[in-house]
Amino acid sequence: MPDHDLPSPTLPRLKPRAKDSHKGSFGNALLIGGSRGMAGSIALSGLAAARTGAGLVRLAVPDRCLETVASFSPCTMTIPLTNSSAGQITASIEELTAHLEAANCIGIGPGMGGSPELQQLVQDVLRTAQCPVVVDADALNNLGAISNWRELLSEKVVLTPHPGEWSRLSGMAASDREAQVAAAIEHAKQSGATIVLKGYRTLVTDGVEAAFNSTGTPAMATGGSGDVLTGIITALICQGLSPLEAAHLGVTVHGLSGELAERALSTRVVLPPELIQYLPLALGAHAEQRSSRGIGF
Ligand SMILES: NC(=O)C1=CN([C@@H]2O[C@H](COP(=O)(O)OP(=O)(O)OC[C@H]3O[C@@H](n4cnc5c(N)ncnc54)[C@H](OP(=O)(O)O)[C@@H]3O)[C@@H](O)[C@H]2O)[C@@H](O)CC1
Ligand SMILES: Nc1ncnc2c1ncn2[C@@H]1O[C@H](COP(=O)(O)OP(=O)(O)O)[C@@H](O)[C@H]1O
Ligand SMILES: [Mg+2]
Repeated sequence: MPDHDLPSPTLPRLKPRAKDSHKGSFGNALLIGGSRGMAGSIALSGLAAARTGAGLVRLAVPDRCLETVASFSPCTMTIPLTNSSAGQITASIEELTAHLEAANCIGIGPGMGGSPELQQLVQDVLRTAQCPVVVDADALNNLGAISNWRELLSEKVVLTPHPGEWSRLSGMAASDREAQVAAAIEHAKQSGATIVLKGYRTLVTDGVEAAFNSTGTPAMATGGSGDVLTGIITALICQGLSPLEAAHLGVTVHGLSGELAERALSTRVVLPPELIQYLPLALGAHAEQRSSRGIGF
């Protein structure tokens, strides 16, 4: 496994919910993505965000996919965006401004597809948003198509690439894990962004601290597992964790949830809705392990 010489961050935990808290206490999550044929991915991110405890979850999706996305869960709200005849978002930033202002964290990219309009939208969201932004999947690919994409990174940005996405952004081959890890740490150092380089032993770093995840299972190697992670990290930021803390805790409980589901269901593959179903147990197990051992995983 590649190495790094940065100190490990302390694994954070969510504070118990105050008795007098209300949905507004746990943040507004705004998830932008989806397209005709990939409505499921943004719905998975949304349900994962709700299950992780965001107070309100809104999914901004192509108008054409709204009913489909809404039908997956009664727990999330939907915002219709102008779309192409092929069912991809073509909206400009003005359609989203009020929603960006109301959000405590934005997740963008799952199932979004790629186009010049989407490259512009991803760029504009990163320039306009005052809150943290989790950039995943096709938002990473749209970002990579912008020549000055590095200038759009800052402390409020979390990138969650898998090795294929990171090869498009960094230029480092997906097969060269060592070079990919080094590039992720370097990009995080230069920009202050948090980078989650996914895979077996996911790397989480902000360029100052770094950790390799030790939870997870090959049963999670199925389409949609990463879309769930986007929702988890977005919801943890909504509940007051910093981008690095949310990425670190999010990656840990995501993997733990996969392990718990694999064991409980005696299955070779954990489907994304099952991953979401076991999130409360994973969050609870994390809290118990911390309090009984006084340490993180
Ligand atoms: N239900 C839905 O609606 C779902 C919708 N989804 C949506 O689909 C969209 C496209 O996303 P995507 O990740 O499937 O395609 P893409 O970016 O071309 O990456 C593939 C390339 O990367 C490589 N690669 C990947 N992982 C790697 C690894 N660990 N280690 C090494 N290589 C790795 C891989 O390599 P290969 O498999 O060829 O070895 C290949 O070259 C996106 O919007 C997403 O949200 C999905 O979430 C599924 C559920
Ligand atoms: N063998 C594995 N061990 C641990 N985690 C895995 C394994 N395979 C996949 N995962 C996790 O599943 C997720 C896959 O993300 P991604 O490739 O973006 O999926 P998708 O885009 O289909 O939702 C990552 O968080 C990754 O770490
Ligand atoms: Mg993905």
